[in-house]
Amino acid sequence: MHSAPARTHDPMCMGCGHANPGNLGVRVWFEGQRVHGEVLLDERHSGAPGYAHGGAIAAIMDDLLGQVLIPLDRPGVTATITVDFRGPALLGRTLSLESWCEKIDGRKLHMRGEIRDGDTLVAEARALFIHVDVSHWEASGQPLPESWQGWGGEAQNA
Ligand SMILES: CCCCCCCC/C=C\CCCCCCCC(=O)SCCNC(=O)CCNC(=O)[C@H](O)C(C)(C)COP(=O)(O)OP(=O)(O)OC[C@H]1O[C@@H](n2cnc3c(N)ncnc32)[C@H](O)[C@@H]1OP(=O)(O)O
Repeated sequence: MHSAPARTHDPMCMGCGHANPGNLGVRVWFEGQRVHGEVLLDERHSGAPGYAHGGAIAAIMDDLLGQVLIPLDRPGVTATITVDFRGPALLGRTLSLESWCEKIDGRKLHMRGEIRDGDTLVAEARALFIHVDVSHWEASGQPLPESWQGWGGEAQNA
């Protein structure tokens, strides 16, 4: 069953932000602590005729693995991400997305994710996210999403 997230991400997110006209079109939904989603790339994301740019796939992965922070209920940032490109990422195909948290070690959140085109594995990724307090983002001076209020106040002790 799909559960509604308590938090939502930045509406201007380059990956999934509905208010960002240049977003990559990432759509996600949650099943327990797992993230599922889809994305449909087009010629704006081209790396070679008919094929997606690897950087677009890597950006989708960062967004996808970061989405796991929502069901984990821990704000965090990417410290490292490794993307293995396993198969062709064709433009004009609805690619399916899945991500999850493999291990939590204090503030270190080890995330995994996969992008598939039907049965074909297109890419897989591993990332280390670090749990931070929402005050991490205050330096920009921009207002934070309302739904982030009170999120992760216990970060430094987690
Ligand atoms: C754009 C922001 C989006 C945020 C969204 C949040 C809400 C989520 C909602 C919806 C999800 C949507 C999806 C979003 C997807 C996009 C996510 C991104 O792209 S985030 C932007 C890129 N990343 C940064 O800007 C980090 C920049 N780096 C830092 O700020 C610091 O380096 C930070 C916070 C990562 C760590 O700094 P320290 O001072 O707090 O902590 P120290 O002590 O250095 O590290 C803690 C532990 O982690 C290890 N660690 C840290 N960095 C490491 C690294 N690069 N490799 C290996 N280990 C590392 C350390 O060795 C330490 O381990 P030991 O506790 O000693 O065992």
